[in-house]
Amino acid sequence: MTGFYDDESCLRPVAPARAVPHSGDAPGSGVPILNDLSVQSGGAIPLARDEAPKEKHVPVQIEFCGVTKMYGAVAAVRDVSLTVSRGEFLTILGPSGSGKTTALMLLAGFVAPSSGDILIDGKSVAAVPSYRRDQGIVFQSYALFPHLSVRRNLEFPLEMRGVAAADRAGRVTRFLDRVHLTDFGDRLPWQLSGGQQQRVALARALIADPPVFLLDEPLGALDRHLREQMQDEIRSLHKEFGKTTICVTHDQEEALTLSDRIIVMRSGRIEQIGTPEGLYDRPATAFVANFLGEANIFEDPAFKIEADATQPSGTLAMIRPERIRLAVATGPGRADTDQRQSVIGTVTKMIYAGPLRKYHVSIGKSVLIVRQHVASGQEIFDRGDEVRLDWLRSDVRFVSA
Ligand SMILES: Nc1ncnc2c1ncn2[C@@H]1O[C@H](COP(=O)(O)OP(=O)(O)OP(=O)(O)O)[C@@H](O)[C@H]1O
Repeated sequence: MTGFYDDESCLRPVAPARAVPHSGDAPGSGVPILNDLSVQSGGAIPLARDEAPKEKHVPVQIEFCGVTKMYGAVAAVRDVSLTVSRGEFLTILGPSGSGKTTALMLLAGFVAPSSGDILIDGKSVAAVPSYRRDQGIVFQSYALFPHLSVRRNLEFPLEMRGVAAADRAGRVTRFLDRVHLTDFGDRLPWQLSGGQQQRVALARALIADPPVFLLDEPLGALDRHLREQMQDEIRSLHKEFGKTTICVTHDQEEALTLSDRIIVMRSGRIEQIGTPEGLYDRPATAFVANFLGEANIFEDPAFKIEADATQPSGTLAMIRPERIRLAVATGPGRADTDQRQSVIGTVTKMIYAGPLRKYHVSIGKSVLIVRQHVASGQEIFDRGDEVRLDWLRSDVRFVSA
């Protein structure tokens, strides 16, 4: 198994099957019945489960143990092992074709592993069909029932679980209110905007109180402004309901904003797992560094890179563009020069991008990207200007090629 892990995943012995008490489960049916759907005034919508006192250590809820999915000769997912804690927001990030959706569909039960196993609450779900896995799923296409009103769309998962009509109505009203669609209950999905449809899809996935919430490119169809609004909505729903959430996206910013941890996938494998800050600030490979944002990676630098740490063999030095400062080449040096490396270069390009300016600066045959957030009184440079670049030696990272 390759990759960089910040947890021990399935390399540790698998715990014996742990039955998680679901107070409302219909005996033997595998289909939970909600037992507390009363409408309360104000506050969070009451949840039928997950109300047990918080445990000191957060237990593992989902485990992938050496999971591989082959499509003919193509390994969509290869030997993936990972653990997800209860209540965690985990994002699977990667380029097109890296296996993100397949990993999510394996968890949802829409596809079966070719080898390996998936455990939920310590039990293998190999023999559990998708409709019995009790997961709320939101697809990029929303997948709302086009012939049903918004209200009926929300009622559907409750009806499937045998919730009485009177309880259904109250809960639907509460959820409509929660996603700011109180006045839209009688509309059909096509009579809503994309963002409104997405909110219906989120509410429908949560309304039956599933312990696990799966999001497949949930904001992919929305424009930037709406995407940011919906990121806030998803964050606040996660905070309010505390569901274990697995989200697939190819949008780095979305992953960095929403997640407790991110998995970066590449060619079906996990390249690295970590917290957003950990991955962005300390990528293990050039692939992760580049995928999570812009990076200056020095393959053959025109000058010697100084760093606080010793460069491990086989690695490349890397520095993020926003860590580099620009100043007039002939200007006075900085106060903390003992902690900084400073080089002189020539601006070859300046790109204006609203709140920031991006510069390309050549130093011999090396070209560095520098990103400067616009601030009042800041010096602005243009093509041909000679500039002094400097950065903290402690901001230099080393990544595998
Ligand atoms: N049903 C299938 N039959 C054959 N190959 C498949 C099937 N589903 C996925 N694949 C292949 O498996 C690999 C991973 O696909 P997957 O859809 O999981 O990637 P992804 O990272 O979600 O991509 P995207 O971001 O484009 O949705 C790809 O090479 C894809 O062509």
